Amino acid sequence: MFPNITPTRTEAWKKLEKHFSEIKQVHMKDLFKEDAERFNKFNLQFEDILFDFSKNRINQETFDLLISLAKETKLQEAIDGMFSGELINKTEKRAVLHTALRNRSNTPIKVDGADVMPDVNKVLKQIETFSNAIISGEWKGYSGKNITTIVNIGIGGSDLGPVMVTEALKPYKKENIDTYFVSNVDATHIAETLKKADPETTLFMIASKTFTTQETMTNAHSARDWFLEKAKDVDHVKKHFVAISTNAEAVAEFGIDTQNMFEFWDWVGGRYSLWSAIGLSIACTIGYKNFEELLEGAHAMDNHLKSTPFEENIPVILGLLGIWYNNFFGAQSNALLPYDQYMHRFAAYFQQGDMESNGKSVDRNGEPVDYQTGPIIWGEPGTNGQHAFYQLIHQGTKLIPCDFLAPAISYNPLGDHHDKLMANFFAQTEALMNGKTKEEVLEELGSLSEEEKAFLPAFKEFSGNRPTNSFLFKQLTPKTLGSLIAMYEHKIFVQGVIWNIFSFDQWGVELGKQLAKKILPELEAEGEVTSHDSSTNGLINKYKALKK
Ligand SMILES: O=P(O)(O)OC[C@H]1O[C@](O)(CO)[C@@H](O)[C@@H]1O
Repeated sequence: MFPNITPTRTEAWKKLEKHFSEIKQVHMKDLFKEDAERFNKFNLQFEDILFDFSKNRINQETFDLLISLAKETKLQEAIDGMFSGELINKTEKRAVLHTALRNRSNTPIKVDGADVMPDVNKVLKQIETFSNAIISGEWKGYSGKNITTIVNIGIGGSDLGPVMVTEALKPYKKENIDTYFVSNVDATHIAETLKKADPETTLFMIASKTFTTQETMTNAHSARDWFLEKAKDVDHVKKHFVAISTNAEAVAEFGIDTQNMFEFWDWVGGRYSLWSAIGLSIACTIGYKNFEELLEGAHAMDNHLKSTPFEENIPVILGLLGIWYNNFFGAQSNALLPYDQYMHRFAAYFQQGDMESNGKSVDRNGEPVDYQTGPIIWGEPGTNGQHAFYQLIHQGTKLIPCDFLAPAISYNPLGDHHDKLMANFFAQTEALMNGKTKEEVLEELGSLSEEEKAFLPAFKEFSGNRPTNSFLFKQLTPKTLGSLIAMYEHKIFVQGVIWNIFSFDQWGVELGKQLAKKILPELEAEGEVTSHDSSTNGLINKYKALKK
């Protein structure tokens, strides 16, 4: 049975509250001074990834209490439940098995008594055959030319994962294939993309779990119209359109040959789907072998989560540290700061991953929670972020726990760029931890007037004591990226279990969709709209007047 425990009622939570009142004023720099072994105690190595969590506002007691919280909320039972195919997404009566998609050991995983692995392997084989045919040029467009351009049309989980991964793994990109992603229903997105494409050499991947999403279906129809304007014959559609979906009926209705459909299943959540056929654009961009490596990396992290004691379990510790700041220090957000330009969509990807999963305010009994749940996720790659928002992280009134991620080896070993980048990484985490005291500021101000020395320090002081996690890995290979993504996926899971919320549904996105459907005909009809509140009526009517 999946646990259902209110975290705030556990013994560990009560102890953490008491412990928090004792530790909240303690400065990390004193913790480092007191204990020369602090780094050794609070770091873990997973394959090529070093996880340093020593720059957190914790001591051994905090760590032990957080681990007890995970145990008391029966996290291990929850992990076992997810991996074994239990219907843990209760509001949609579904299992949660993105881990099966990358189950490289191929052990049986059952949903409703049937092993899902044969189907998973069948679709992987289909992805392999298809991506090889595209990359090798064996697959031809209607006029006999090779495919050179892929346009993936999808949104949310059917877009963000492939976008993030193809950007992160650009060094592995096949030279003869250019991949674009269209998500927004704003016509600008597709119009600007199609300017770069030629119907004879373009392959569209219509990626939608439901195949009903308004944005995706609108873009798919516009793409089809654009294609047919030149190709003329609808029979050519099958060479230029493939579908990735769980909804075969809607795919056929759209006119895509179901032979060119790549299936996945309702036990794959949209935001956890890049490992499924939704990853087809990834395989066609970087090659199937590299896609497989991505799966390998994720599988290794799955095994780590499943079988590592919590005290050494990276996603568990990461999740617990997040809870420590979110629920005890009152931190509201978590910045993901990759010091790797290729990872520039990493934070955007986990905005959906985390916020759509844990942005919930009722517990598993349907009762409103009286504690904080999912954080706001944000971030940009360093050093761009440094010149934009780090001011607030260093000296603002909000506590923002930050995750720094970086490779030791750059794919672009140009001059001393990488050392400079990394010097900034190390400097930032050090500065956030140590801060700068008034005495240090005064020393720097040596030659200034007494008046300035009295005035300026208040502005130039840094309180420090701002927590960071550091992830330092050898190089951003497909395997390492797979592990990092799975690590954050599991961090989200761990937190959802402890907060006792359902992490795998997303009812909160429905209301806006429903209302947009109702409003659309009103925009197209003649006359004034009066059916809404005065603000919405006013805006709609002004829009109708302006667009005339
Ligand atoms: O793949 P689909 O069905 O088009 O859905 C796209 C996205 O829409 C959502 O349902 C809501 O934004 C996401 O969960 C999902 O990733």
